Amino acid sequence: MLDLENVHKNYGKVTALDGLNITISKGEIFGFVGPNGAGKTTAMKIISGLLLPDSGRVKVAGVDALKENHVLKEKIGYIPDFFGVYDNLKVNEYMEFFGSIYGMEGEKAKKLSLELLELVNLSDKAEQYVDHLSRGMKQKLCLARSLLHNPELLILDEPASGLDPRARYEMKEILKNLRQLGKTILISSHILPELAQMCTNIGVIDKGKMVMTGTVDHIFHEMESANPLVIRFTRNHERALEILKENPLADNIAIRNKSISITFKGNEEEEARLLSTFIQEGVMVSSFTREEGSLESLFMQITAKEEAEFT
Ligand SMILES: Nc1ncnc2c1ncn2[C@@H]1O[C@H](COP(=O)(O)OP(=O)(O)OP(=O)(O)O)[C@@H](O)[C@H]1O
Repeated sequence: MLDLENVHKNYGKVTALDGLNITISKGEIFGFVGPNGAGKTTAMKIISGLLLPDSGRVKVAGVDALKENHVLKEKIGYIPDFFGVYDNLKVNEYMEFFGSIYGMEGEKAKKLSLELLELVNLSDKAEQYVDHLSRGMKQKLCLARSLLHNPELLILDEPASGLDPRARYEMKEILKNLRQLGKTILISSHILPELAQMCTNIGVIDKGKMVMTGTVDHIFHEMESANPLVIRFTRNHERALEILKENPLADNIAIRNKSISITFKGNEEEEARLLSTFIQEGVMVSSFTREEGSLESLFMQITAKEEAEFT
């Protein structure tokens, strides 16, 4: 459905995209996550045909985005991270106004507008003024509007930011329904847990490059192994240190009071093997736990790795 290959984009001297690759298959809800300034909005504008890259290949729903830019708007529904001001326009009038831009008039436009408002749970707000809606409701209205021309790919820039947990849950259910209707969805955020609840796949972007992609489970596994493993001992501390220094999966060994903290890149099986080595060697372990996960630790590990590769 979507293929970006080696896409570059500079704004003057600022490099926004630095060889970005993205592949999204039909029916995926792809979470695009990265810190502020990583290049998410730039990439989404290029995919939507709102901005041209300096170089690279962009293919969206079979369309070469660089050669047939004008066709993209039919294939894509873009929901930006801001909502304009619509003085004196009611929700149903707003929908019909945007319908008219796509050439829909009269009863047909009214019927479709109501169906889409129903899909995003806004039917009861049809007569309300747009400017009086809450942020979450405006997000949903924007989503309904972007569906008017029946696009194949939906692009949502930071839709969950500023939503309370209940509104986020509702958004997740709406996206699930849209997926069942055959839509492919690209959704961005700078908060990984926010996206993980909604998505089938995740791509992590940093400094204009994709640094990690995979299913939500894969990303969480990677994230967990980025978190320090903290081992507490009651006896034979020295032997524990020797074992850790010999283990190729252990790194960044730090001694804290009666415990040792390490970066351990192994899976659960390898963790169990490490624990059993301690026991066989007479090291008395009183606790063996992963610290709580955070996106920051994942980024730190990924970027630290990149810097090491460069030096
Ligand atoms: N119109 C512009 N002119 C100059 N620099 C820009 C422009 N738009 C973006 N940039 C720069 O390009 C880089 C990528 O910005 P972009 O908005 O794509 O990131 P982002 O991941 O969407 O960030 P955020 O999460 O803060 O919205 C940043 O360094 C930003 O300052």
